[in-house]
Amino acid sequence: MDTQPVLRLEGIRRSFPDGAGGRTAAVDGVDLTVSPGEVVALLGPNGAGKTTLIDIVLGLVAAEDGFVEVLGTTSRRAVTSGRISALLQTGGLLPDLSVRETVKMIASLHRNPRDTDEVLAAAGAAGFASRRVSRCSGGEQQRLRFALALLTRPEVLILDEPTTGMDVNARHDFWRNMSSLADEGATIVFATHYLEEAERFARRTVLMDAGRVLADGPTADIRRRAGAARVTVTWAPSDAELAALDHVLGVERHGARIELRTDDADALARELLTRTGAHGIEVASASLDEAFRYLTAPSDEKEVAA
Ligand SMILES: Nc1ncnc2c1ncn2[C@@H]1O[C@H](COP(=O)(O)OP(=O)(O)OP(=O)(O)O)[C@@H](O)[C@H]1O
Repeated sequence: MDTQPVLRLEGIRRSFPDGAGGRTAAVDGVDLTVSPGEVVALLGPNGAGKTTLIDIVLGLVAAEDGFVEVLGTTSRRAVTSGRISALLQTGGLLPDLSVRETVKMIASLHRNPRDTDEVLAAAGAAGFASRRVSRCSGGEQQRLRFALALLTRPEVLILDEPTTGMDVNARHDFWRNMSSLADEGATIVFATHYLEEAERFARRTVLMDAGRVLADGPTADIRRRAGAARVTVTWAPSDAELAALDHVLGVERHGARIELRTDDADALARELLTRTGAHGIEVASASLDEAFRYLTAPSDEKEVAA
């Protein structure tokens, strides 16, 4: 079996002029290795550096520092060979061509393209294949870009916020198609703002903020570290009682009620109800937004503030 990494990035840095005479570090020392068959989410807020990192992988932007290897070679060679393909946020589509004509035209540029109808179906674009690109919604144009990305039977797909502009159904179909590609062994790296997308589709999540990797590991672990739930009880604990609790990531007092952010609501609830005087328990899942804000907050905000 081929165990050579699909992507190997070491110490990648890239900055851009900030418009005020200085420079912004878009990617600020990123190391990342992706193995064949992995599905990896690059999760981060606006400006985290996800697009710049993807552009560096694809050879569209040069790193100022660091080492990049894609499928054992340079980005350029990997892209030209068709073994890696990308679905970017934006990208030139000709407005006057139909969806099918667009796929045919791009297919004619490849040496051994997949069949047009096959990629249209695989991308969920068969239903509007005769529509002119200018009449397609944002989500439909994304599906067309996805069809184009599949033309070379890529082993690796890089997707920059692929579901932007798609409604719930289109998102669902898109990820179903993507999951079947992953099942066939494709390596997939996708950028997203949504912890929920990462959670559903990627076993591994790389959390980025301000050009750096904040966390890299199994998505479930990252989700747990974000605090999966809040447990609220009526209780007036001493500092020592509070400190003795397991699974508490944060504490907020609201009058007689105390709210505990936890990575294991069941265990905490059991402990509170059986070993302390806490009562009137309520358990709520932390929203995804909340979890994300928590993970990307400066670490002093995560201290237990009693
Ligand atoms: N060509 C450019 N010129 C100047 N600044 C840039 C350029 N490209 C990116 N930046 C800056 O680099 C930082 C990282 O941007 P990047 O687009 O990589 O982040 P992102 O995580 O993809 O964000 P988004 O989710 O909004 O797409 C931002 O501060 C952005 O303004």
